[in-house]
Amino acid sequence: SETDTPPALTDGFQLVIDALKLNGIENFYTVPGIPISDLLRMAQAEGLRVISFRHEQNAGNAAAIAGFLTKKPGVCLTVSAPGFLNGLTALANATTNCFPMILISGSSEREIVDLQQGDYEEMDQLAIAKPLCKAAFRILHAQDIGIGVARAIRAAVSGRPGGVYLDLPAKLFSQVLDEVEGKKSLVKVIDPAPAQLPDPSAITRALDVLKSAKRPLIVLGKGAAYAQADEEVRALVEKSGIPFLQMSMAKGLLPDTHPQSAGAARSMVLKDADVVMLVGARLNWLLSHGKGKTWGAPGSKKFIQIDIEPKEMDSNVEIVAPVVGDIGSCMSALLAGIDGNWPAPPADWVSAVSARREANIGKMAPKLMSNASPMNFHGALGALRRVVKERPDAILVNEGANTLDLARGIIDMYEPRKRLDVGTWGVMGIGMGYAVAAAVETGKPVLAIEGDSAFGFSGMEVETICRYKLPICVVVFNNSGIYRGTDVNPTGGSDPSPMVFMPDTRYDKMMEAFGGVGVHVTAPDELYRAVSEAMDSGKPTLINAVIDPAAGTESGNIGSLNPTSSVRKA
Ligand SMILES: Cc1ncc(Cn2c(C)c(CCOP(=O)(O)OP(=O)(O)O)sc2=O)c(N)n1
Ligand SMILES: [Mg+2]
Repeated sequence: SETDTPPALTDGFQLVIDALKLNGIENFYTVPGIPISDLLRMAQAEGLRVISFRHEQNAGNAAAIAGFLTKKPGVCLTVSAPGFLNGLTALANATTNCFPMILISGSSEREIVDLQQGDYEEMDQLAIAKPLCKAAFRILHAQDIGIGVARAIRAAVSGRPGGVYLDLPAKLFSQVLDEVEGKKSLVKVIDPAPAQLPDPSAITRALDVLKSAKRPLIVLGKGAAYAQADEEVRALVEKSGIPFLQMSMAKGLLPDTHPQSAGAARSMVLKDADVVMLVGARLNWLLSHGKGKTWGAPGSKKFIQIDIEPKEMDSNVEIVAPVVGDIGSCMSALLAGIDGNWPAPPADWVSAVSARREANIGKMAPKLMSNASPMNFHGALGALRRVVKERPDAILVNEGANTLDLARGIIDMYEPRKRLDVGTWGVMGIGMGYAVAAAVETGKPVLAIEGDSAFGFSGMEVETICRYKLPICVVVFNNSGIYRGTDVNPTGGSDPSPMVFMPDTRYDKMMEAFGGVGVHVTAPDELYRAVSEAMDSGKPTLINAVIDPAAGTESGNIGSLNPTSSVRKA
């Protein structure tokens, strides 16, 4: 009779899935294995999309960029120890780039780890993760899964976003709980990323400094892109009339072809501006730390900085007008202060910037028309620039050295969050993970422009791309090596050193091996046609674009960062 019907039960497996689904998580990026395989099977049965990769680093990178694109934490799940370690580079990269991501790893039981009794894949993962991420938590009891997942979500997306580690010992999953109790333990996070309004006096101070400028400049960083306050950002730039620079992953917040864009006059505006307003952009190595010859005479600049992280202020140079808050709230507050009688920036400055921009674009134009074969970087990028102009909603992924540095300046972006690249850390290997998540999260076609060495870090995921039939077109700039690949071979012989020279490679055959479309091209017009066809078909495609090995330079634009010996010639 109904009196002896046992109470319905739930367990750790179910509660982890319920907690994540309750908070809008729809996709898992993972490599299955002990102790998470059954969790993944149950997640699929519950309608979550589980994308399984060939290496956890790529699954982690996918989760990180999913976070950047959606403002919800991307979730990567791994097995313990080696699987967890493989995910760490992506967790650290997410934290460095301020992408919200949660790395969930199975782990060994505490009592065994703490006595170091030699469990299968034993490791003190929580301790190892802590220094590499924004926050790290471990859950031991099933009734804590709801609050633990809530803590991880809020830590990932609130304030400055970042990577969070969530440690789930194997025994947690099979713990049983009364179903009603279980449901009550779940937490739907309220307002996980609360708006952080700026102090009105900070806004007034910033506007006074901006108004005083003779040569103002606005620098938009990827924090401004992440904020999805696109209208407010655009309105501030256009209402102020101030020239703007967009950092790599901020490109497209306003079109690179915008009349106020100073992208093609970067060196001039950094050197000559007298007031610089940083919006979600950190004064790190990518902006030469705000000092040195890039920035003209020492002390010639006043910096206004808008950032959600108070500790970012004065990181490298004095900030005369710090504005702490989320980008959207700060933009709205600034706009409210830019009333009808806002003085347009001095016409001589605006026209000097436009003149320099147009001159530099004019100088570059003929190089982009090159139809030379074998191709040089400019000719190949000229063809891809045309594709992106015709297909502004496609998402561009980019890594390499010359392939990255030249593409950044040559390929204009027209819409926000469409350019995904190596970001703050300059890390190689993000390519295929980012491409998979961009396709999964947005459903848009993806164009991944890869240096041949950079592609090698995540190239095995070509099989993942084919297995999930994703609309990704990978263009490998095949200049036969890392950088120029032309180092002299120290052991003699005519071929350059195999340390950097990778001749006779046909990456297109890799894609064919897994059922995708492989194309081999040696001229820009062939490249243009092949990419256009791939974007139309939506089929996984890899184009092996032959680039002259003598083209380009060592390490692209950052060769100067290489230490040099004063006693020996390398
Ligand atoms: C994880 C990792 N390993 C190594 C590097 C060093 N590195 C490496 C190995 C690059 C590859 C350059 O070769 P490429 O073929 O991708 O580019 P080109 O377009 O210059 O040929 S770029 C660069 O900074 C890195 N940034 N990140
Ligand atoms: Mg190369």
